[in-house]
Amino acid sequence: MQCWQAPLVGVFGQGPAPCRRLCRRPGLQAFAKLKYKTNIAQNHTKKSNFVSIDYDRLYSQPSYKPGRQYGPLKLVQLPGRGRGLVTDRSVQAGETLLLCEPVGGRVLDGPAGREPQPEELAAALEEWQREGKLGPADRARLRLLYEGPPADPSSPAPTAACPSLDDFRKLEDKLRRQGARDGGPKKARGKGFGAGPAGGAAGGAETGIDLASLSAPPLSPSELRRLAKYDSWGNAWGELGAAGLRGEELEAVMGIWPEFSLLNHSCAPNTVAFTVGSCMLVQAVRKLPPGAEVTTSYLADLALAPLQQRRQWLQGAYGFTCACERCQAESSLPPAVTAAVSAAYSAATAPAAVQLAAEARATSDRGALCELEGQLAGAVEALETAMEEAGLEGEVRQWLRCSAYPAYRSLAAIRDLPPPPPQQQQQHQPSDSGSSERRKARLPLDMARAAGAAPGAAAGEVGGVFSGLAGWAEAEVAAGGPQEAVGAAGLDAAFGGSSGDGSSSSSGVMFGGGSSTSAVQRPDQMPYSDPEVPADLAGIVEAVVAASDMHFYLVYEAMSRATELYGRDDPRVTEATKHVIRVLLTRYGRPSDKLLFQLLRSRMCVGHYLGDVTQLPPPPSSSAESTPGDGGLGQGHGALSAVPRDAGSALAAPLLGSGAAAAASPAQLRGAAEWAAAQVAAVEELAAGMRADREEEEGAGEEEAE
Ligand SMILES: C[S@@+](CC[C@H](N)C(=O)[O-])C[C@H]1O[C@@H](n2cnc3c(N)ncnc32)[C@H](O)[C@@H]1O
Repeated sequence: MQCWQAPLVGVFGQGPAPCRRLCRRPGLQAFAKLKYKTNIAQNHTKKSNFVSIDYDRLYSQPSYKPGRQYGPLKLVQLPGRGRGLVTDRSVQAGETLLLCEPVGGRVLDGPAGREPQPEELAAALEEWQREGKLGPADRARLRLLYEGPPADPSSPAPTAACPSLDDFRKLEDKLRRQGARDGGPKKARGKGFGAGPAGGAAGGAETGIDLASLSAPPLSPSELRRLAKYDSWGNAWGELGAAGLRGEELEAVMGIWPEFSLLNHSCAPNTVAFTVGSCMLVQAVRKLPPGAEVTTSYLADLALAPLQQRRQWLQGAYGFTCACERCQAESSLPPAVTAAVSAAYSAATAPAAVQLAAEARATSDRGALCELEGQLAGAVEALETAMEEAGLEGEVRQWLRCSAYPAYRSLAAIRDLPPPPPQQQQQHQPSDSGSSERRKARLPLDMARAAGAAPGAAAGEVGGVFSGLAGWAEAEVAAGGPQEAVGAAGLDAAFGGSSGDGSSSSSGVMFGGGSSTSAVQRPDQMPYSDPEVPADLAGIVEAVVAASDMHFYLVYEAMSRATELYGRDDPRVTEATKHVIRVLLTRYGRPSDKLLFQLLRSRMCVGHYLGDVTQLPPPPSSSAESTPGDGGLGQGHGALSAVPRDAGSALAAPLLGSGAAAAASPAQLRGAAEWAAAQVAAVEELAAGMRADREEEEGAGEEEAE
């Protein structure tokens, strides 16, 4: 399986992939009142009929081991897809569906940014088995997993029977009991405890599983290879928020989490999965009715690619033709729409476009990209028109935009670069469009505003956060150098540290006046950047990679830009802030507010640009360190600094992504975080209310189930 994380993740095994909503919106007054009703410290332990997790400890203490936890799920046979997990009551967005442990209690780790390969995992599994680190229950669990199509296609697929999800949780006990009944000592007997007489009658009768045959013999190298190919999951980065809080380095991980391996694929999945230490959490990203199949995406970057590319890859890697809702919708489109999706995708990912962008990004030369910009704008416009003419709406439109996402994203990235000098603009005018019209071709939704309508910008220009901060960074240098001015200590202060008002004393630049009602003041020379650009991109990716790192960084950037542009008390900033909180609560479940903010801070240490993740360099001086274990920025920086700064996402690579981020100086990246820091007070207030609201909804869901 492949999973998405930021920048993009690995996988259920297949090597690098070519790789909603919590709602009910009370007014602000209600949020403020609710804050007192929901003192978080009391609420961070989720105890329901299903899971009992202390989220605060999970995200901050490596010693905390909550064990296997299953939400309201059952394992069933599904037509054409083998087994799968379905809900047995309604589920809210942000509910934990699974908390799994990897087989052998261990994962294969590696340098962050480099995805381990399934063959490496297979070799590691062999070694663990040789060294006795895969116990009988581990082997039994592995034997319950899908092992790929049969060598002889006429024989049925060798999917082991598994009558209940609980068999995964209780295997240790069952094996131990069976061992006892068979008269052997409770500890390892012969081939391992649990290895009863052939047929394992007692265990078999009780569980439906032939325990002896499942657990006794070691798995062969070819079995381990198949399991690593079909059932593993990997992530090139680890958890960008929790790693710092837990005092862990960011590392690539790969392993097999048996219960998670029971999830089937969808190109528009309803969960997000990520690892914290070696545990894997699976969170619902939208409301699910009882009986809904719980799905994950096996695609990484290709989640944002057209139907044909997705199907081809899934067929090659896993041997099935995806027929999820998104695929079905995309396979029955009018030909004009299919052609427009494919043209937009190709315009952004064609080798010539990629090369051009690579050359231009070295110099932030937007002039060299005028023609490409025209092509992308034309392609996006054509797709929007085709969808309009075909009468497509809502979810389907968003899915199609996802399928052509590289075009939307690249266009936004180009328009965030400083505009070329007028002379160059003329030189590079797209020949076919003639046109400012074409150059200004509107992005859908409100992205159009980015193309020149935002107040204060010269027509046709969009100043990005990073390009926009350039002037400010220059001022910083003049005032004593960016390092001094925007070190992590400065950020700590911005988060309510010494100054408490978000101002950066060393730079002399005000980021949010002394009172909570004052608007953010910006240096004169700083252009604004349009918050709608990342907000609209977030709206697109939410349809297929909700609560992923990419989604988070887009909503976060929208909040950051809105704060910069409107001042923190503006209602638009409130909305953007709520969006950030929703994404965090969906991803992280139910940590206390304090922990939630620490996770937010920790994430803010990571450089990002339009959803592409890059890395900030380490803090420049010792003054930037924060107290170990406090989850502060110093620690986060320390952990993150191990990762090469240029290690952007695979998706970014095609066009501008990591290049644009790399073009931003450390001061600019930190500066962007600092703007957002002005939001923390507002975040705190809003989060409490939203959490209360959600708890009410969850409570109602559980009552309904009972
Ligand atoms: C990790 S396993 C998932 C659990 C599996 N269904 C089982 O019975 O154990 C991956 C395999 O499940 C099947 N599968 C997953 N998603 C599917 C889908 N959307 N349509 C058809 N088959 C699917 C494919 O055979 C794939 O190789």
